[in-house]
Amino acid sequence: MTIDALPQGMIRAASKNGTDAHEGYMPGFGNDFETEALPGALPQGQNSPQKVNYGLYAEQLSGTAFTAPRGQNERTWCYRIRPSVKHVGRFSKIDVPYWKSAPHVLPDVISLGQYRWDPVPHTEEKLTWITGMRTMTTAGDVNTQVGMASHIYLVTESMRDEYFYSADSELLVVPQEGRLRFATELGIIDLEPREIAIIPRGLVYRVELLDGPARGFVCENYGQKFDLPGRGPIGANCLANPRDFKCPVAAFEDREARSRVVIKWCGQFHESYIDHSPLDIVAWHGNYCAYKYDLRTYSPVGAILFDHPDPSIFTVLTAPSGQEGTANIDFVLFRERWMVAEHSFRPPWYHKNIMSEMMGNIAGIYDAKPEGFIPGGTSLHNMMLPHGPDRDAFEHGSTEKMAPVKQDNTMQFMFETRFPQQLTEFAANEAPLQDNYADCWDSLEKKFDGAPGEK
Ligand SMILES: O=C(O)Cc1cc(O)ccc1O
Ligand SMILES: [Fe+2]
Repeated sequence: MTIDALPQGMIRAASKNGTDAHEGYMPGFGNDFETEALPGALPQGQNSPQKVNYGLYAEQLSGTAFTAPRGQNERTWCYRIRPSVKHVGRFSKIDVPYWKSAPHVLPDVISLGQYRWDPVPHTEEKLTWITGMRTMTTAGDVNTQVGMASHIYLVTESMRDEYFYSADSELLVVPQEGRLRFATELGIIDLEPREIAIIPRGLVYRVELLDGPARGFVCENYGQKFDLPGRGPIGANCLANPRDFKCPVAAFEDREARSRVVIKWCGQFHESYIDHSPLDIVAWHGNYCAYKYDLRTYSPVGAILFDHPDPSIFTVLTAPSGQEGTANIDFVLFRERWMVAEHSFRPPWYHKNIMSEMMGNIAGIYDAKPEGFIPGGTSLHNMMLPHGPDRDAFEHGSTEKMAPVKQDNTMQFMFETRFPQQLTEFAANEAPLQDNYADCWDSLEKKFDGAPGEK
């Protein structure tokens, strides 16, 4: 790709082999990366030289408290054309009516229930990453930095001379249709269905539509950052491997144009106007960054003899809550895999869970719900609400031949949180809610054959 094809004239660090810069990602999870889009822009051996090459300003972006333990401490040193204080002006509040934050409990909306939605339909309306965000559920409290929100985005239009950052949250983006480009302060991420991206709290970016219309899911994490789960006895490999996470190389633009910066802060939206692009970091080093991950590289580990393990076996990323083993959010992936368990009911079991499960279908058929949970659709099984396979899945699972079967062409995910999820007005009244979802268990009949005297 030539520099001309880059968004709005961005200049990006060349990749090491000097070929297509858009191979421009660095592998690894939580690495201490370094990257420069101009030779010699990155100071060596110190963070704050008296004068930075090219007349750049040095600035630190802290993603954790200064004193966070070493294994969790994240920060990035940025060398930029102007310091961030020049990328904001005076703020005014703006209304972004469909993007809600917790706490958002509505007297007329009943969140207690098993819910399922068809895909939110695409629209002719002009919608950007900001105006196209539709909050489905909120949990916890954005102000105390616990909990999350789940959203569906519809994007039909690129942001032009418009930038955004969330001071409230890290965003986990799960595209379902269409391709997006995240032109961020730290580099460019192109994203397509079956990939995910993590955009950290405080990072400024612009979202462009590469191939639309685009629809997808977002988990907005108010709490501690997503991390790789411990693998325990699984050992050093499988599940999500660190090298498959890709962090972009530095890219910047030196562009004077009236620009709007939108900031989400304590659940409210603010705008500010400046006269240049804020994407002006020429070089950076550190471990607080945006990254993407291809879900097709996830190596599932499962039951190879009998029974159905807990879905935590499919955790891609986990965001801790402070209570060990009880996540603020687990991001769980159900992808293609072989089902080989003997003398076992292979689909998910019936259960009640203290955690709240928001699921989305990226592609294909989900084994517990052969009908009705379609790609683009979502379902919510809230805290301690019973759920499980529908009748068809139960009948199939309890009669199928116990031969190895490939669960093929399938990809769903779950945002699982320890906090109850509250429905928004949009989820309850505007999104295509399936009123009859709970009927999918109605025809499960009593099969009990243990009446006294009959055996
Ligand atoms: O409810 C669901 O469909 C998600 C789920 C899947 C599984 O394999 C086990 C438990 C679980 O909650
Ligand atoms: Fe479940």
